[in-house]
Amino acid sequence: MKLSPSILSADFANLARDVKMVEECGVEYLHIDIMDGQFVPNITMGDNVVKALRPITKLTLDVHLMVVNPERFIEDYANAGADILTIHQEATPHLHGALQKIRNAGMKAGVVINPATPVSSIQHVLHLTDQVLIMTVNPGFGGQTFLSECLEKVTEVAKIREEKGYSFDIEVDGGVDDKTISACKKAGANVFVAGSYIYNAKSPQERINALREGLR
Ligand SMILES: O=C(CO)[C@@H](O)[C@H](O)COP(=O)(O)O
Ligand SMILES: [Co+2]
Repeated sequence: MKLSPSILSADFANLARDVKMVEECGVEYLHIDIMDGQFVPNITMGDNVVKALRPITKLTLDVHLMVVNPERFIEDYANAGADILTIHQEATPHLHGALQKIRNAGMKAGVVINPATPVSSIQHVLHLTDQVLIMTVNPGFGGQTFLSECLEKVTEVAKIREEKGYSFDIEVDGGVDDKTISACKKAGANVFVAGSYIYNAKSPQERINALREGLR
């Protein structure tokens, strides 16, 4: 089970401090939300931030690319030091080739689907995938309400993984907190993104402990 705090809710003026803080709290991944103002109605950061964070943390950099035609940027994120690069099925007509390109660039390849997108839309690329991300909110912003109806897709993709003998991780992203995390685990997820729940708190350590408790 892996926790992946999303720096979208961190203090951007003290980003290095906020990254080191969650690392010291014992999380496994760091989730970096890249938004282009086109695929989603918000602009956040780019590969320059990944490059700046790479030397200051040993955490696995889990980059969630919410950009149109993500294949344009694969080399940039590899050069910046991303470990996992996750791209949206909805953002490219060349999903298969893009996932191959991510692996060839030396990163783990992730594929992500929005709440309205069915698991069947990624069935032909699962063999090329190291991580499947099921969005549990509509992408674009932190702090939204968890959409429990998305969990049936977690179960569906976990079943396919078992039937086909694949070994990809299953990540959930959006509205994850101490209450929703157990249902995510029960559905079959093993990587949990949490942004506002961790960072918008007086004690992120207590929130991380509460998430771990929810996973027991
Ligand atoms: O990708 C996204 C939003 O598009 C997420 O990674 C959010 O940053 C998660 O934030 P919370 O829902 O945990 O506040
Ligand atoms: Co995300």
